[in-house]
Amino acid sequence: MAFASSVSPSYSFPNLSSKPRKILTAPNKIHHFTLLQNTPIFRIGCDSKLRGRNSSNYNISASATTTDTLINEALEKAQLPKGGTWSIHKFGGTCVGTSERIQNVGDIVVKDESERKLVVVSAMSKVTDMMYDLIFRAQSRDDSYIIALDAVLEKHKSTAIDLLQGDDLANFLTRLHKDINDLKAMLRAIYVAGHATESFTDFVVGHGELWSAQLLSAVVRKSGIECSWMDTRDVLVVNPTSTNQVDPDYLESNNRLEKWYSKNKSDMIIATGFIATTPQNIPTTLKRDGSDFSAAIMGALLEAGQVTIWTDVDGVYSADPRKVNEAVILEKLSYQEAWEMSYFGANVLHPRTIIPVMKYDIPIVIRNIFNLSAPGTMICQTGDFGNVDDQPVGSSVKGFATIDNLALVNVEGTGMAGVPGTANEIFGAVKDVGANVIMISQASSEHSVCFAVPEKEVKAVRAALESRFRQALDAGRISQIAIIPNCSILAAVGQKMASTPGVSATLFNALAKANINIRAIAQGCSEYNITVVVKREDSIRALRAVHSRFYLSRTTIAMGIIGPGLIGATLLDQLRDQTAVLKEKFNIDLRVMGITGSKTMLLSDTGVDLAIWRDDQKTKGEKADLQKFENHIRGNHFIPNTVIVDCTADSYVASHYHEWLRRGIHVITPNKKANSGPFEQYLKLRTLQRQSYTHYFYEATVGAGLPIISTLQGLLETGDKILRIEGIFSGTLSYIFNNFAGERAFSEVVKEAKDAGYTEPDPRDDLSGTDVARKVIILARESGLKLELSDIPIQSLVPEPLKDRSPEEYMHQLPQYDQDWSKQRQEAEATGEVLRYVGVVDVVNKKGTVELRRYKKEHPFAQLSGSDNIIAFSTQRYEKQPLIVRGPGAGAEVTAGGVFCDILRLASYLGAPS
Ligand SMILES: NC(=O)C1=CN([C@@H]2O[C@H](COP(=O)(O)OP(=O)(O)OC[C@H]3O[C@@H](n4cnc5c(N)ncnc54)[C@H](OP(=O)(O)O)[C@@H]3O)[C@@H](O)[C@H]2O)C=CC1
Ligand SMILES: N[C@@H](CC=O)C(=O)O
Ligand code: NA
Repeated sequence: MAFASSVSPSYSFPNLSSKPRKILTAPNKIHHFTLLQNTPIFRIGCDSKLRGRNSSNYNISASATTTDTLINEALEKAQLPKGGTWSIHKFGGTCVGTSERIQNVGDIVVKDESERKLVVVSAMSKVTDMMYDLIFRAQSRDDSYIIALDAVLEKHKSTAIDLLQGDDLANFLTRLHKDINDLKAMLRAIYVAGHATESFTDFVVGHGELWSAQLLSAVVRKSGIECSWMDTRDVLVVNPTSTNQVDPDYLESNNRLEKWYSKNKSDMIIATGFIATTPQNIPTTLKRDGSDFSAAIMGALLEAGQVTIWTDVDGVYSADPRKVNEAVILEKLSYQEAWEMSYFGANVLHPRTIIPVMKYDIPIVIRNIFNLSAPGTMICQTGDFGNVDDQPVGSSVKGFATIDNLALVNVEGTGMAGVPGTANEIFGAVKDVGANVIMISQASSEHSVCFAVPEKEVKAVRAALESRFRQALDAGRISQIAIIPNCSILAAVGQKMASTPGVSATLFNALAKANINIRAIAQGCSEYNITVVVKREDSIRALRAVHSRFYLSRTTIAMGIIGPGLIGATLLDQLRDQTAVLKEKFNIDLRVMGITGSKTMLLSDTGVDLAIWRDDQKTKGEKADLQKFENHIRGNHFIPNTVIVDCTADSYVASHYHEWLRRGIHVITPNKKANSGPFEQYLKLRTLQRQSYTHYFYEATVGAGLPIISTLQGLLETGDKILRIEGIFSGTLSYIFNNFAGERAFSEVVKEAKDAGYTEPDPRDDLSGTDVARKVIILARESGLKLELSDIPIQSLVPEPLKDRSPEEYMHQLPQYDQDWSKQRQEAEATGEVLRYVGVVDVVNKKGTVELRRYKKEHPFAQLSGSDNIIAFSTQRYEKQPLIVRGPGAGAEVTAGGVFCDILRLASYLGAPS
């Protein structure tokens, strides 16, 4: 008989278990059908023993007289194919917002090569709001609902006129006018009653989807493809839940789908999103974002191969792209990850959308209708992710999200430990005021429970807790109910976190390095989520810090350069030439976010273009403002690590280091003012540096790019004892005395040193010996001496009358003193000696000296050339033969290079590979 052969065993029947069920047939002897409850067996046969017995077990039973009808029904039902041949698409309101967009959607679905397609559409954008507004106006007895209804009519009429012609247009308009008339009558009833029931409201608002589905199906038919449209109220049956949501009744929906399909057989179905029906056939909706849910349910009912949710973003981002510029689109997410991300407000599906498809392992793909080249994000089982063990720790976290405007409530007291029911009491009180607990944390000591609630609910929560625990508070069993306002939650989500050691360490490390304090921690037992509570003001920075740690190069550093003078500008040029290499080879990503001088500054949100910063400073520069500059470098971009590089010689700029370090900004400088300024301030700075995760590097303050500070620190840190540091610390004075050999006048050689960029901005800082004294102080303090600059006797080479002149006048009048200098030089030469300006740190006797001395021509100090510095460390280990560092100790390139080295040292402290 035809029945047996026409029913393919691959078809499944009204039952939601995932595998196709086998069909048992008994050809020629069909007397009744039995669907055994709770068994996946659809029995067709004449088993007389079953007839009339246990009828409550049978969903379908029939006598022989109705056999023909039932056979026909069964045949029709069996013809609803299920499985991977179905592709489900869902288009939201913006996707069908205009006639062009509806046409575009039509083109997309026609092009989909799947064997069978079911397309779920939302109402045209804004239409659902317009429909709710109609209800609002009508029940407020506002006559304007009639005009508003006309606008709804007009919108759909003009869209239809744009898209359709002939009979298609006429049919659509006839239905539209009829619907509008019905709505008019219904709204009139609402107007008179001054009230709309929920089902009336649902009936009215659902029209947007009815019209868009009809429009789209007519558009698809225009292209010659057979297409049915489905009013999903005929199919989707849902039950309301106590939480104002709805639960699909899959069994009944499946029955109705089979029935619907038997009358509308088609491989292309356009279905309404959002709307459904109750078991009593009362129109209802799937609530906000319900169209996604519709698509997922239809996907499950058809056991589809894929559900594609079309939207206006490229997919699911690793973090909110409005907060993290460098957020990336995630290629794949597991169902659980999507779940976690959506809870934290990421632009993912509502968790309920995932439930139906998860059951059948149906992937959901989120795609951008406005960017078809973007592959989108696929949400599927983790099994499809490849070998997780091959992937680095960094890939174990998929995304990050924050929730702001929270308060932490901390209930604390010794009387809580080991007392069953305390948590129940606490959360019972919270529930009584209707507050939503977003995170809970309790350490096993049980002395405190801490939880986060929305800030706006915390007042009520506190009052409820104080009242509930009045007695315990009075008795001291609970010591306090503390509220910490202005908090945010930061969550890291990733399924592989569960099996990857080191993820939380990396996360906490990133936060520590960005100087962000964690106030509370919680981790879901699934380990898919680590949640931390941070200060509200740190929320975005924390998000950027962790995101960049897992997604960007390990060491992306935002830099602010102060003082684009000789050294600063040279540094910027070196950075320009080297950043690409650093990024490529060492994964170090350096971005200059701002440059400021004393008058103008240049700020950028994404990074200054170092090829044209000089021009940009002129054309786009603004008035310099150090506070604004700091705020910009620290806060206005997506990079968590920040460093300010001070290339000035300014004490005022240096006075900010402490505050910058305190705020988590690393400081790098060739400026000697901070380390040679008042000892108290120096100590404060160094103490803070040692206590925090922020770094302060100043290698170029002594010997420019030569490794002086780092050598000294290395000796000290490895336990050597410094006895004496002696040397030529001034590049300028070295150059001058190396070149003042009788051919040129002293003033000429000073000018050469200045022109070569060896001198301080004011050359008298060098000639007066102050610059050398500062270096001596820096090294002395580094060696543990508590010296002030004023403790060092300095032999100045600046003639007394020129001390208070301007730098220009000084240079101008210097030739007057050339004779005196020639005399001094000749006197030295006569005894086979040369003049050298030296500095000494006498650690043993706790003093420093700075003076002009004579050295025999054979002495190493007499062998220098150019701007060479030479520094001899006499230590316990290097007692007989001092450790000597020698080389050019001034000049733009070497000094900028020294500063650059400090920047790379910072990068390596932040985790850059060596
Ligand atoms: N030259 C060398 O060989 C070495 C130099 N150094 C140190 O490097 C530093 C820079 O020297 P150099 O480049 O020669 O000096 P320059 O005079 O060439 O540059 C100084 C820069 O600092 C800026 N500046 C000054 N005051 C302020 C302020 N209050 N706020 C913002 N910017 C300010 C100036 O900007 P504007 O023009 O707008 O006023 C200028 O851009 C000095 O501390 C020096 O000791 C260290 C080792 C070696
Ligand atoms: N002016 C200084 C520059 C380095 O600190 C010098 O001459 O050494
Ligand atoms: Na140095």
